[in-house]
Amino acid sequence: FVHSPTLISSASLPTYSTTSLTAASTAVLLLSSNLRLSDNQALNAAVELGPGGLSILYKWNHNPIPQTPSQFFEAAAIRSFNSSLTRLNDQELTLIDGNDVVVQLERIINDLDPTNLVVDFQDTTILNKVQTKFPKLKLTVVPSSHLHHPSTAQYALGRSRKGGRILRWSTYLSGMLNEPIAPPIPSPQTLPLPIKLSPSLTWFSAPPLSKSYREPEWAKHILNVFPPTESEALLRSFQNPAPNTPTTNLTTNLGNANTIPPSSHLSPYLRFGIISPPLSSSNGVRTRDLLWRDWSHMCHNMVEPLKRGDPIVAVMDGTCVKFEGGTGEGGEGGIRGQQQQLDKFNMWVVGNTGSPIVDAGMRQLWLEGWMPRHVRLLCASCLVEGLGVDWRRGRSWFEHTLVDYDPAINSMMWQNAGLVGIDPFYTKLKWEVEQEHFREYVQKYLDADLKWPKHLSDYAELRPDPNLVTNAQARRDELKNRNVYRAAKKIVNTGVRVNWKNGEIIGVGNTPVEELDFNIDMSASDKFKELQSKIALEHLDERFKEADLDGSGELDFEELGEFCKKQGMNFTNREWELLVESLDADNSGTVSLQEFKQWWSSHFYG
Ligand SMILES: Cc1cc2nc3c(=O)[nH]c(=O)nc-3n(C[C@H](O)[C@H](O)[C@H](O)COP(=O)(O)OP(=O)(O)OC[C@H]3O[C@@H](n4cnc5c(N)ncnc54)[C@H](O)[C@@H]3O)c2cc1C
Repeated sequence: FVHSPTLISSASLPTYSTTSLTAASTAVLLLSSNLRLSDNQALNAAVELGPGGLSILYKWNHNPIPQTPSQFFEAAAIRSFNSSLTRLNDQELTLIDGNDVVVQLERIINDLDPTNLVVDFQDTTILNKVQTKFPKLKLTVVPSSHLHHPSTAQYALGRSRKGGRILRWSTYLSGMLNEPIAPPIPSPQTLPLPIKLSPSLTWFSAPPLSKSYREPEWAKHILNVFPPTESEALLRSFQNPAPNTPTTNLTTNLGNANTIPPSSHLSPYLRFGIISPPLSSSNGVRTRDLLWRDWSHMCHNMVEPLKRGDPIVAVMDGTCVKFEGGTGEGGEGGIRGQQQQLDKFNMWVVGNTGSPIVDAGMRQLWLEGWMPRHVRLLCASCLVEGLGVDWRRGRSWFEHTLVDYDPAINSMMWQNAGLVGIDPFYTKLKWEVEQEHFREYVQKYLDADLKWPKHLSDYAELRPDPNLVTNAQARRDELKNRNVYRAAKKIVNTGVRVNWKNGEIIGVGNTPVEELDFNIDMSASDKFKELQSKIALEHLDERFKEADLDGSGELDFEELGEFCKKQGMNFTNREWELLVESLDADNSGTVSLQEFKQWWSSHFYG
């Protein structure tokens, strides 16, 4: 099922009407992003709907004092946008606490009694509550953060014959690439007069706007690299070195895996709406990259597991992150296992893994709050595939350090890296080798002088694990043998089937979740564990003798079958194949006592 382009185009316009306006109509505009004057549909709608007066609010979602690069960037962008507004008819932004929007909006609406409320986000919980409380207030929703109006996206999704919809990046991309992009609209030349809030609502002079507020030195450095102004964003979009050329291979995100592809460096600007996606696109930024943004946001908003931060295909979770084995003290879940994970993770964080490109990328992240996409992919892949660390740790670190941190994009990309996401295809990424084209980049960041917090500085002094790089291929082979890549490829090819009402995952392609064939290996490993649990290690010699019915000293497969039956175990054909494969390690056609004992002490994933 492919969408009808005409259907999409008509839906992509913001819907509000100015027919019932009088000169006295006033408006409150609540922004959650879109910190810009040009091509700002929400701002333009509010200007039209509030000729009698306008008040502009911004939803600040954090503690009063910013903590992370993206929060500092957002705060600086707020100040810069505020100065632009002040130049236009003395308008000013008012910050409201994003954790308490409904209560604060109620106070403001009671205070100002506006005719219209215009918002740039679609949080129905908040909007329904406000509309119920103020039924006469005209509510206008103008989402202005995307390349295409969010309502267009679902037309480009596959519809499953077994019910539900299919989320598949390549289908979405090929549908949306043909979609005409709304032409950017110019900045308003003037704004209606401000309607001022009563001074009793004093919380609103929050620190990001207060005069005494100053960034720490490290944040200043990041803001020098990414000056948060509209003019800087425009300049970057024009100077973008990756012009919007038609893409021949629609689905690959990797380009040439050996080079760092040119990029616009616009992500923090797009994140907080300092430039609009349609304007960036018309200035030459690649449409397919901007569609990745729309796609991540759409999936995040519509699919429950993504919103909760859970893996998309839960059945794969743990298949590629648990290398250490066992839940005993030394295993993954045990105390020593956890410490090992933490040590490996910290070595990755400080750029001390031994892989030059990964280490350079991680150091750039700490210094500038940013990395090129290709290097992000390599770093993520190294953490998950190479170090065997849980993808969630990487996600949290990026949340803490990225200047363009976006919960929807970051979460989706990390789920993909953990091979539990919607587009989990990372097999071309050779993070272990230093590429010729990376040399200059690598040198620049490996030579940079970095200051780490105390709990990390020791890790920066340690010697990296010499085996990480040399074992890279062995790690990959291990995952390959466990069919992890096959399962990931299947998801990429067939897409993920979701129940459209609440976005729960109901299958992969047309296969229901419970019948997924990569499930087999998981259920087999559960059964192997059960079989193991039936015989204590000290009784293995005795049991082997009993199973060896002809006394030959080896078990043939018939004897093995009888033995399993006696233990109350039933295996499907595929599970039996896997059992024999794993027991008969030397492939001789029989199982020796040594193989029998070895099998009982091995660990099965699942
Ligand atoms: C593990 C991981 C985590 C990431 N976390 C974030 C994040 O928190 N915030 C973020 O904006 N990007 C994130 N990305 C996506 C991507 O790496 C950055 O958007 C890109 O590197 C920014 O550089 P640029 O502005 O020069 O992008 P360009 O390559 O010039 O692309 C233009 C714009 O398209 C969008 N875009 C590009 N690639 C993607 C993508 N894969 N997914 C969604 N949007 C995309 C961005 O807004 C970007 O600014 C992540 C990627 C990975 C692998």
